[in-house]
Amino acid sequence: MLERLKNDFYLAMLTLVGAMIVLCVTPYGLYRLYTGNIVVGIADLLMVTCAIIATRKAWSSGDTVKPGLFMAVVFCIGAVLVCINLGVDGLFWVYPFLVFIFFLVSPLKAFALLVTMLLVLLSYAFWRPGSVFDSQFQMTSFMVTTTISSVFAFIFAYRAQVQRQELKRLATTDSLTGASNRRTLNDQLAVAIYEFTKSARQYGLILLDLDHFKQINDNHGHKVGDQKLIELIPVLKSMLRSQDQVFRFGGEEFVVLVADTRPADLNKLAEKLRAGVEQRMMLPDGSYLTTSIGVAQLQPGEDWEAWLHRADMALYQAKHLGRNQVVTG
Ligand SMILES: Nc1nc2c(ncn2[C@@H]2O[C@H](COP(=O)(O)OP(=O)(O)OP(=O)(O)O)[C@@H](O)[C@H]2O)c(=O)[nH]1
Repeated sequence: MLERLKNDFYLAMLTLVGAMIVLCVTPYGLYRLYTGNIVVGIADLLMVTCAIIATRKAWSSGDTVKPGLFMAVVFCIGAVLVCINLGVDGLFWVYPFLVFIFFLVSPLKAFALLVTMLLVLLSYAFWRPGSVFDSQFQMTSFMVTTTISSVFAFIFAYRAQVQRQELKRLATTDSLTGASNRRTLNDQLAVAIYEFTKSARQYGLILLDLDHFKQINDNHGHKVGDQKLIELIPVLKSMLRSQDQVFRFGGEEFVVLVADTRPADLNKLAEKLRAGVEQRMMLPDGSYLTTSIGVAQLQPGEDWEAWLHRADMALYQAKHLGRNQVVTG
């Protein structure tokens, strides 16, 4: 549980907001019911119930987008109802709300919801003067301060989102080739094992190692070597389906994780990749790069380390047998 909270920022934020709502709003809701303000009491307790439902849903499904949006919309409606019924006493709740809504949905959605909520409140205040605000001056002050707070919260959330996406990209991709890195491979192999066990989805691994790459560096220079590694990714991807993933395993070694495949199809695909590299990866002297390949279909009861090891052993054999060939493990 702690591991999930540590790794999933949105789940952690949704849980924190849910817990805060339960702890802070429940006593108010009960107090309002006790003092006879039924509408506000019900609105408060409805928000608490929705917070619990959304948090539970996010935990069970792993999806934080829909529960976050649900929570944000419910809180917007609840905030309007509370402000209309309590007047100035309710307005104070808008300030924490316009900060934490940015933890529930994307910055643009949060901003759009806040603007809508403030417009609804403003329209009601014009329709029933004196019901929400004590004076025109108070209404203007409220609208100006909430607008300023919303704009700054939006800028802050937007910058944080861009930085988080960039950090994620840096942590999960290889900087030279743009392919997913080894860390992502470990995660995706674990996902594949989970899906194979749960729903019998078939997976295969294709492990490629470019042949005599040291010679290519020595003969044509490191820059050409780098260029060939970069070129390899689009060449491989052009022969794969969208659900197949390419990872840089290290140096001149790459892994293709193939989903929904049978052993015969996996071997055919590996042979297609081998031939594709040999035909399309030309070196400056007119010769072509080649690659040795080890293939392994995921077997029942196997963990990802054993699966990868089998593909590695097959690759070792392909090298041993003379390179530029496919061996199945
Ligand atoms: N240009 C370039 N070379 C790299 C990179 N990473 C690893 N290499 C080189 O890849 C070469 C791998 O050499 P070896 O492990 O001996 O393998 P090989 O020469 O390909 O021989 P076989 O695998 O046995 O066919 C080394 O010379 C590394 O310096 C990289 O990012 N860029």
